[in-house]
Amino acid sequence: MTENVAATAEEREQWQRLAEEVREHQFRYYVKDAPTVSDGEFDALLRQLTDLEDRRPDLRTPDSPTQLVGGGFATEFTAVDHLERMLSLDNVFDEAELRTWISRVEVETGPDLHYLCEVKIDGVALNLVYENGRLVRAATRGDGRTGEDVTLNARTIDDIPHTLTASEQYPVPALLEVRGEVFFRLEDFEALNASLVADGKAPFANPRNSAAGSLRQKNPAVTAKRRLGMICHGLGRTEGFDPVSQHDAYLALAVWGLPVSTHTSRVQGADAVVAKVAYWDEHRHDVEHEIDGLVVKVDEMSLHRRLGATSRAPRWAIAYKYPPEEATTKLLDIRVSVGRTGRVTPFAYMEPVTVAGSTVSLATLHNGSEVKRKGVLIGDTVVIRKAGEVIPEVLGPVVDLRDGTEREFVMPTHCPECGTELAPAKEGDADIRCPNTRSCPAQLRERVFHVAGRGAFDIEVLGYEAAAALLEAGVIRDEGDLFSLTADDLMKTALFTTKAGALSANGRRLLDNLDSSKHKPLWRVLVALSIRHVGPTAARALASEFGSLERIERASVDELAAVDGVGGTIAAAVVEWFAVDWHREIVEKWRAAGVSMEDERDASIERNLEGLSIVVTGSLTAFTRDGAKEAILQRGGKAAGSVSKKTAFVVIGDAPGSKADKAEQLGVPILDEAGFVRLLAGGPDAVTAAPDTGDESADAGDESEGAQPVG
Ligand SMILES: NC(=O)c1ccc[n+]([C@@H]2O[C@H](COP(=O)([O-])OP(=O)(O)OC[C@H]3O[C@@H](n4cnc5c(N)ncnc54)[C@H](O)[C@@H]3O)[C@@H](O)[C@H]2O)c1
Ligand SMILES: [Zn+2]
Repeated sequence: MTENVAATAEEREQWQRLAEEVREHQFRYYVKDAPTVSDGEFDALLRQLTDLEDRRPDLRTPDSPTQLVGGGFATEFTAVDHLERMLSLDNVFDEAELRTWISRVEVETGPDLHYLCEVKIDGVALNLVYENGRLVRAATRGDGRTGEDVTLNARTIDDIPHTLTASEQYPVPALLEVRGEVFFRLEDFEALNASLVADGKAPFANPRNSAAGSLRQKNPAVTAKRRLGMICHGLGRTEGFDPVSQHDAYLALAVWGLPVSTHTSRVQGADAVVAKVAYWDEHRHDVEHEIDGLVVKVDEMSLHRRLGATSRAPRWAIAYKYPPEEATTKLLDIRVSVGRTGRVTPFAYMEPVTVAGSTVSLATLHNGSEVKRKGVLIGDTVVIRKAGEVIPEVLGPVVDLRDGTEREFVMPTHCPECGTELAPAKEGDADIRCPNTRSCPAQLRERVFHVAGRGAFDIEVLGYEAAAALLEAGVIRDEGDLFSLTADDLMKTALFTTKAGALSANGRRLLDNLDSSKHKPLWRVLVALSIRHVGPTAARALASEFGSLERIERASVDELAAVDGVGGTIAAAVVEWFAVDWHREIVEKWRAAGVSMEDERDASIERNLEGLSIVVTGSLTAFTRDGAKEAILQRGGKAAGSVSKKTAFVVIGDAPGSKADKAEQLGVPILDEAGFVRLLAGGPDAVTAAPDTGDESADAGDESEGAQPVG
């Protein structure tokens, strides 16, 4: 079993094919800055090759891509030898592999060592040479021995000093060869692509390629215009500088004015390393640049020498790769959807692909000009990105895979659902809309569905499917008819009817929920009406100021706009909304069906917080988050989200965040829960005057009766 068996002719051929494919991708990636597959797909290919060689070691020749630093150089640049080789890194993909690597290291070194955990910057490697503190050369990695001279380009990067600054403790060395990563921020990448497309040039597929492509420009003036960043992460040859550890080296680099990462930590033992891997996996997007993994390095330089390197990577470092967030797939079509307020949004309809653990086949493209900015064509292979819970995004096209059959997306001129001619709501709007707001089937469906949404009446059984079924069966004409639905109506839809022809359990629940929704607070009614710009926050503000829908309807734009948290845009949208006949009909139908259109103001609640802005942070025991908010609003106060000088009080519960520190800094009065209860009951005087009277903690429960916490 363990004996080495020579590769068969077939395996040899398989190896040839794989190696060729890997080399081809490396060329496209390193030399042309235009890969045609995602890193995940490339890594999988390389893994296949490694696995094959593990099984058949006779295939593992010194010129195998598994044994070499991947890269090359373009003839446009002058080739330049590195003083010391630039290596790649070996990879691990899970905890078990990482622990195996650590044990192997410790067999060699003993347990008495430190590890540096560094974020792995997803960019392009650059080698800098400083002689007596002056930058004399910058080169790409190339094949590790020879790179491309990009000195003039590197000089245009702000992060790279032209001369080093000496200090007493760290005099500038005679020779310093230092390596790092040049990168592009995601938003800068998007702006760059937009400008490339506007100039009729091919966009980059992703941020890493845009960094490589921007660094490797024939004309340094072009590089100068790109906002490249750099972070140093390693040393080559040095003279007059002999640090004892990697982290000591970083200290010196920082003193000299070279950029180093602020995210590096020094730990001991496998468990601590594993914990760092988990931490950065979760905080991957808190870093200002893209990261594709964590690099774990032995800190002690003496151990670097002891551990040595293979032909392609040091033995004292390893890259833990996080699951790729990018994948390539085919853009089958670009279609448009019509939203609740008629907005027409193009979206990408793609061949399903797995990325960041989920299958993706749709991604929004926001609007017509966004499609143009990204430069994608229908039929393109595209790079998509899905980061955590964020909705998937199309990054850009793989231009090199075009075969001429791709076609440009044309924004439709008419609504795909009702055929009405589309138009921007106002001149100059980026979005176009279907003006058939009353009866466009798409808008109707979305509006009915929205009535049941979390921020509105929160009716779980009234989902998208149910909304469509009720409209299709004709038992509601629009959302106005919802609250007068009967059992007979529901039984006209298959969805709410049992096989035996009776009302289904869900049907009964729907009637129940609709009935109890008739007594929900006014702000939910406001949200449910689908007034543009009126979400839960604005709705709460309006409801607490005016108390009834009637008063809101009668209010002028100025009166509405004067409400804290409302403003001109929302005020105008509210007035416009009520000016439409069929909108008022909806209100009338709801009113007739018994939907409550005003908040009962409890006369026992005094409006003793009028005009005061109060921030609650951390969790309270007697109030939910919403409950505390409601209690403040009922008293005329404002429940603010962030602390400023205008904040009247900050209430601090369990596990408060940074808002507590902010309050202290600004000298804003701080209350605990008992203090909050007193504030609600007696207004600001109750907490500012004689704060220590009585046995407040024991009485807190009684006093809070007046507070009427909601929820
Ligand atoms: N899509 C494609 O067609 C294609 C082709 C070739 C390679 N690739 C991708 O390129 C990568 C392989 O390239 P590689 O050989 O440069 O290896 P690598 O990117 O996996 O790791 C080595 C490199 O990491 C960089 N690095 C970033 N942060 C670092 C830090 N803190 N410390 C040390 N080094 C750090 C260094 O530049 C170093 O050279 C893989 O992700 C692979 O998927 C993709
Ligand atoms: Zn329409």
